[in-house]
Amino acid sequence: MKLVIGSDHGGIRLKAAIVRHLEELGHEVKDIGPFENKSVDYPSYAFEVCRNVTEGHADLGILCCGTGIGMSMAANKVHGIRAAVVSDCFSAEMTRQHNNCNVLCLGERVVGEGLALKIVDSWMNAEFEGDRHQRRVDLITEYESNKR
Ligand SMILES: O=C(CO)[C@H](O)[C@H](O)[C@H](O)COP(=O)(O)O
Repeated sequence: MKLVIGSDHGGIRLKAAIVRHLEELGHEVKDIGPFENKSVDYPSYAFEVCRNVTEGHADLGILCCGTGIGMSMAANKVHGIRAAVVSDCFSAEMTRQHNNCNVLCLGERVVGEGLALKIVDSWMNAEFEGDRHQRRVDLITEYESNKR
């Protein structure tokens, strides 16, 4: 699978661990930075990761910051993005199966590396179930389109 990943300074170590993990599993990962540990503003990285997903350069995106919250707020402003901040494996699975989440947001100050990698695996191994969930996702897309 092709993935794109970004962070701010609060998520940079978790980002590196996720990149290593995904590459070991054979996935193609585009890391958009940052690459040095100085304070940066998370929305810029969120928007670039989301652009890569909506333009089809990546199948899925991952964003890491201190809590995952700022990243998810910014990502969900991008047309076509369904981002979710997740701290457990069950929600990670559900957000793919029911919400067709295309950007996963994680908080390095919230979850340890071991759990974060399990969350990533749960999220990536789950598949959207469609059916009644498609109808609900379509309602979100329709609302988003009318606001344009
Ligand atoms: O946006 C966030 C919170 O919703 C992220 O956790 C940021 O990483 C955090 O706000 C950064 O905080 P810092 O004090 O500038 O390190």
